[in-house]
Amino acid sequence: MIEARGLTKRYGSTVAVDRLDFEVRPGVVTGFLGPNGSGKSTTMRMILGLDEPDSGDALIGGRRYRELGWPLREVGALLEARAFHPGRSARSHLRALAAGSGIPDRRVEEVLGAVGLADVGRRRAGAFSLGMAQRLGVAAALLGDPGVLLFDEPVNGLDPEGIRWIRDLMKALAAEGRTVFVSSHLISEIALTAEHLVVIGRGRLLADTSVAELSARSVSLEDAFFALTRDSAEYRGDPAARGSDLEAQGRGGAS
Ligand SMILES: Nc1ncnc2c1ncn2[C@@H]1O[C@H](COP(=O)(O)OP(=O)(O)OP(=O)(O)O)[C@@H](O)[C@H]1O
Repeated sequence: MIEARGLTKRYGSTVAVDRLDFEVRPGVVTGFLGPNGSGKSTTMRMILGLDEPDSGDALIGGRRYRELGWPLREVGALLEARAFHPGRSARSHLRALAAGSGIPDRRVEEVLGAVGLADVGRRRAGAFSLGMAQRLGVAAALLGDPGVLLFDEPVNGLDPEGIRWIRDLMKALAAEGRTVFVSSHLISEIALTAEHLVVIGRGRLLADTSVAELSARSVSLEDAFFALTRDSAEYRGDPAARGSDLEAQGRGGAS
């Protein structure tokens, strides 16, 4: 389980995360939604001990990340593709991570197989396509067989096959009883992947509910999301303002 308790982070005068309280439970995929700049990445970074909260706590199984004895065995994360040394092979990248966590080399072969990279394990990871790099990131997340997994925008840049693969993988991991927390901008994708949702806007909790319940609030999950985040989006175009100057000038006489 993941818990945020009064979790708060400021950058100068910006309150990136504002007294967040939520729990992410095992057994289902929980989606983490919010407009750009709403604090999703900052929240995930605090859960993973990469950022310090100004106040409050982010807990994994009741403990802060830095209190975990063998972090990789308790929590795996896919934060950004290409988080590896480009000159290293996929296998040596994973072996270095494994060695630092007391994980045997045979586990490296298992995860390479699980993500479909067994045949290219000797290739330089820097030459990998984005889809292959994402798979290597997933392999690293799975290395310690952790009970808690975080994915930050995992389908970014993936082709349809890669998207389906990662969606099925997250569901399978949750079905095994793991806690799976995934951020996304893609509401249609989250609708296919997650059962539960945590929605934030401007660092604040807007909803902690099931996909079914939020969808039922409007004609679609997307509409319900827009209604919920109406006052939270930093950048949202005004359709009424589009092209008004051109119209005023008669579109240069084209019509
Ligand atoms: N290192 C930093 N220094 C200063 N401000 C930051 C830093 N990291 C994040 N912020 C600010 O904190 C707020 C939350 O950013 P964050 O990246 O967590 O949002 P997000 O929901 O992940 O956004 P996106 O969907 O665009 O990835 C934003 O206003 C952002 O500009």
